[in-house]
Amino acid sequence: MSAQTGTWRAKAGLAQMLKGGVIMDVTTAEQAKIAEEAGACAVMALERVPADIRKEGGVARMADPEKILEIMEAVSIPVMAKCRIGHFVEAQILEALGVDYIDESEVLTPADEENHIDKHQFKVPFVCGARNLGEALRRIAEGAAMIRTKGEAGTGNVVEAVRHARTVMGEIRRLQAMRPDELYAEAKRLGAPYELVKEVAETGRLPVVNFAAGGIATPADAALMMHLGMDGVFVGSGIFKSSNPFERAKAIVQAVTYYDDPAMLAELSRGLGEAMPGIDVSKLAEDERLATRGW
Ligand SMILES: O=C(CO)[C@H](O)[C@H](O)COP(=O)(O)O
Repeated sequence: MSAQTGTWRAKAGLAQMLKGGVIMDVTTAEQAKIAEEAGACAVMALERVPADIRKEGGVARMADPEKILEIMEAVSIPVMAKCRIGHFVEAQILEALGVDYIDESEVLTPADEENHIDKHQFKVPFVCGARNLGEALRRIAEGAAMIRTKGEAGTGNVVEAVRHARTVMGEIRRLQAMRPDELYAEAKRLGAPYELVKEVAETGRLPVVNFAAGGIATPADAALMMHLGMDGVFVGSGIFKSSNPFERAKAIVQAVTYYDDPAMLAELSRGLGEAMPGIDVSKLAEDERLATRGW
């Protein structure tokens, strides 16, 4: 194993500590404190939550370093921050700020439509989005230490998160059923390195943690994603675009823990106030879909 890969294994090991947790998008120190108090295992600093990026348009970039430092100062849980796909200078700046993880995210406007960041060049672990197994393994080959299924961020609609989770898990099960000599052609079909394909076929899981993201808005949504085999969830717009962010955030954290206890989920889902307004994803134009960014 190369020194580079060894570093990747260490970063992937660190991300395992987030397993079973909820990572919440925040734009201010005040929101970060609410997230921490509600039980988030980490927060994600960004300039606007995805629902606002959708509404307001324009180029979505890395958050202001001033804001990120305020958020880091405000909480003791890990702080993640987003950079644009392929924007390795934004990533260098985030690493220099001392964030705990970087999300190379399709939610921001891509800086490079062909190349993702070579994440092996960084000490800080990266999380990246994926819609299917091939995409997840390409990001891991580039050095991602954590994957999140993309879903369709900012819609409050869990349908794409479900599609992407079922796709990744289904493709893993398919690999497990293959003969070893079939894995070479399958690696070609997936567009992913053979060694990673072989590892997934043997272990029956990704070599990094895989969280669900994009459109999770209720405790029931979060529990559904856990049933589908995800290791935890990211929630952005669903919390701070609802009428009662603290109570909803707390309920979503609990729902991830008690995802297999319907009576508990019924209790957690009561009286949370208005959920964020949702969007019918099937009505979105192709260029309004964030999940198709990256490849
Ligand atoms: O990439 C992300 C993880 O932080 C997104 O911000 C996340 O998918 C949030 O989406 P939504 O606003 O639909 O919850």
